[in-house]
Amino acid sequence: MDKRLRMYIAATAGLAILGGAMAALAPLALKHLVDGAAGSAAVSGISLTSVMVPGAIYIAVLCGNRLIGDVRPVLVNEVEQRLMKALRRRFVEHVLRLPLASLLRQRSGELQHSLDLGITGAQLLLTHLISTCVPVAVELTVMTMVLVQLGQPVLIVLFGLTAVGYLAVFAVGSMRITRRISAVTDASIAVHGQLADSLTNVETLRCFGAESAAEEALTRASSRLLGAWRGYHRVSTGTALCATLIFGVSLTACIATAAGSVVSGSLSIGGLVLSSVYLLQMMRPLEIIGSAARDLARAFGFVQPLLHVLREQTEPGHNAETTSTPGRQRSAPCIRFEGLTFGYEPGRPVIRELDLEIPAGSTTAIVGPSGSGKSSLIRLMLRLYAPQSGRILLDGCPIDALGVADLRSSIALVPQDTPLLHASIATNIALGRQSTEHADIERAATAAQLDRVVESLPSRYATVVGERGLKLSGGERQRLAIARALLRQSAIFLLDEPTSMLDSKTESAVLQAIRKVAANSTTLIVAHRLSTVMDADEIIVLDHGRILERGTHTSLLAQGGLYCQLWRRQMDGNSAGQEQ
Ligand SMILES: Nc1ncnc2c1ncn2[C@@H]1O[C@H](COP(=O)(O)OP(=O)(O)OP(=O)(O)O)[C@@H](O)[C@H]1O
Repeated sequence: MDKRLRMYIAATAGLAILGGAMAALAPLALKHLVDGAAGSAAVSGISLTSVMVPGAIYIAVLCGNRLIGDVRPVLVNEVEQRLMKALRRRFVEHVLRLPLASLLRQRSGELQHSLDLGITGAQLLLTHLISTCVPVAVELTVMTMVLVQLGQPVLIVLFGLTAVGYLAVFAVGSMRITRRISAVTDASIAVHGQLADSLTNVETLRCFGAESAAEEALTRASSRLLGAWRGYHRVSTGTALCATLIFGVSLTACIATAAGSVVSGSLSIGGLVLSSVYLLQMMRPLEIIGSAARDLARAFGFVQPLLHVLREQTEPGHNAETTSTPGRQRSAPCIRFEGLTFGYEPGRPVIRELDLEIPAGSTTAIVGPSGSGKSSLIRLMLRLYAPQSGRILLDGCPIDALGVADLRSSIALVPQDTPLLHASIATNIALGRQSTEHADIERAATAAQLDRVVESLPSRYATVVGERGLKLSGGERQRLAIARALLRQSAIFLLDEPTSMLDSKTESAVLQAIRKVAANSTTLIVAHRLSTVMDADEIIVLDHGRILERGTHTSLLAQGGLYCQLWRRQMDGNSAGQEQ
């Protein structure tokens, strides 16, 4: 928590305490005013001093309290906004470091709504704690002290009973509300998840005529939310009705007791006024505490999904152990996979006891049928997932011993899918590099054959590519991803079908550029189009997570195995395409 925030919190709490004390002291000043006026009038006409002093104090206390009421929201808002800013940052920091497996369990709309609800909840908590609970607690304490001084034990007992009755009703109500509100938050998160899912897939839904299915799913989720809110309001109104009942009974009992005391002479008229005002004034903070209890219960429910996300373990390698990292890998390392076994789900291995060594500075291609585990190997290299057994070593050092940030900064990746940030082309190319000259960005774009596309756009490198880069074609997005990787000039290149969306002319130009930049790096390239990888130093044929064949293009063709079959099929396909 920064120093200024602590200062604002202290100032806000100070004002809250002062406001509470003033609210409680105002009726006491009124009592002295009334008693002063009544006493003076009875003796020899109204004395100015006995009326003016308590009158002036009464007015000053009331005005002071109003003034505090005017200033306090400004401070509360400042505290709120600063805390929300810190909360948003903490959330994003945390979510960006969560393991992919836990992120994939929920829709992004759900995650985002957890933050929204959490912020609303935190705001409610803060507002009530600072603006309600503190001043009201002070007010009630001061009022109790004054009542004790007034020497009216029956009234004190009655006030006490009223307070206990109120608090009991609100305590039970809050517990029931907490349960209802968790149903509301679950339903609300589901609505937002469904909504975000539909909005991000507008094109698919439209193309498949599935708009009504999405609408119905949203309507179902919204109906559940409506039902959950109804449940909440039923409990909330029930609590409020019980409180009103207690209010009526207490008011009657108090006024009757105070009136009886005046008749018997044990209480002055001022005392009667004071106890009536106090009674009403005591009900008000109790009412406030009641509605605060309802809101606090709601707020606790709202912050639960956010706390749940924040409690999830981030991927290892971001925290303490990163201090011992050897730093960014500068020269091309030798990569070793040792007895690597991995599966996304228990009992369903995707990589099975894989042993592989990729010499420093060499290019190794991974080919094989769809689903054989090629991209999973790349994800393991990036530590997006952890293997169940075995390990990956860079120059003999297990990647688990490296800080995640250092490991990833040593890698230039071209992923299979290239969703881009809703930002400019230049920003997307320079992603992850703090200070990049514009000339370097242009050079990388030219090498990736993206320059002509960029030149044709009205805002050139400043063109915003739309959400997930959808304003660019698939091939353009892929070239942008290649430009980004080329700009990184890392010790390791991981290329997952980097040219699958390019025509053969652009593909060969791009591959040439990659070869040039990656000449001194260790490269792992995954490809379906075998012509892309025929020049690799070694080709690994993966099948069901195991190495089936390995060798150079020529030796694999000579073996006449799966690689040879795949190659023939592709060649036949190419010549059939050309004949057509
Ligand atoms: N996040 C995930 N959760 C569960 N299973 C997954 C996940 N990602 C991939 N898989 C499964 O793991 C297996 C291997 O996937 P992988 O992406 O490594 O295959 P691949 O060889 O790269 O396939 P392709 O050539 O089609 O890209 C597949 O059966 C796939 O369904």
